[in-house]
Amino acid sequence: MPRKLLLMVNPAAGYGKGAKIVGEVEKFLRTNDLVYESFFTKKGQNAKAIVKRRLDESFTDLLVIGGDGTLNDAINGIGDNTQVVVNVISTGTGNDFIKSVDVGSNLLQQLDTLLHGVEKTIDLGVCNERLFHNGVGIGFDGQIVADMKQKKKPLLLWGYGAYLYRVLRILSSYQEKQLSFSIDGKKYTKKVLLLTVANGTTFGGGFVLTPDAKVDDGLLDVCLIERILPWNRFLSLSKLGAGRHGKLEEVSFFKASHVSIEADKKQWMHIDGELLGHPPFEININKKALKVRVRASV
Ligand SMILES: Nc1ncnc2c1ncn2[C@@H]1O[C@H](COP(=O)(O)OP(=O)(O)OP(=O)(O)O)[C@@H](O)[C@H]1O
Repeated sequence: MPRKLLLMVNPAAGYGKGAKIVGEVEKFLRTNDLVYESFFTKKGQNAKAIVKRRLDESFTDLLVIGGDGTLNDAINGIGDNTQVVVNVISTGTGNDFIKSVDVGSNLLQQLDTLLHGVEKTIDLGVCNERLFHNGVGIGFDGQIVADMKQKKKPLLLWGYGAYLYRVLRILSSYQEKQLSFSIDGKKYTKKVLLLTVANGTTFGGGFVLTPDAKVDDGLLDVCLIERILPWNRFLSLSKLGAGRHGKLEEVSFFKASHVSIEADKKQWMHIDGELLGHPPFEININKKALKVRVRASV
């Protein structure tokens, strides 16, 4: 069956990068005789529902131009349409997905993958019935995402700079909150700085929170960070960036199939960098749930 692509474009991803490159991508598709239909996402619109409606059986591929939030809408729209292959042109701010799945790191490589890549089947996480490709997080990182969605970005800062500004500002004042959770049935109640349940390795564009995560191992990777005194947090941050935080006594890692989270106070959860809401949460792994086109050398 010849390939036919549904092209999903978030023009606003990466502060407008999506809109800038879509012409070049469409030209590439035409030059290579790839048949496609395209649509642009809109702010506040249910992009998942549009993917679900438009992705009929005539399409072999979904090509996502956007960041992790757009990709999250895409995989949720695909649902159990397991035949479709997802291709990614990463134009987001953080682009955490491409840190765990080798689709190429720049436009040229990603276009080459689109043409010459091979299919790889990966797991997806599922949290309260919403799928995720990278991870969910509660505590400090949930608060950062809530802050980004709810407050204006600082003047003269954009992209990763605006994100880092928030990390540093919230890091100095964030108070650990009591969290009750269970990991594969074992119950814990702790004061938590951060609890991340992941399929991929990297969050916020560069924080390797779950360095041992593999998107095709059939397991969730959990990173738990307990109380760290504010003046020690900044020292710990550099270790987080490099994925070396496992040596800190406040940090624990788990591999699991099921995590449930309750909270004593209202806390924000993010899912692939988008706000999901407040607990309770039930998190599971859907093994071999999504086909992705990756670089042929992988
Ligand atoms: N046309 C649009 N204009 C403004 N916002 C949009 C538009 N289409 C979608 N969005 C919003 O964009 C967000 C998703 O952006 P996405 O995550 O893909 O990019 P990013 O935030 O720049 O990157 P990343 O998540 O990788 O850091 C969603 O909140 C969605 O509602």
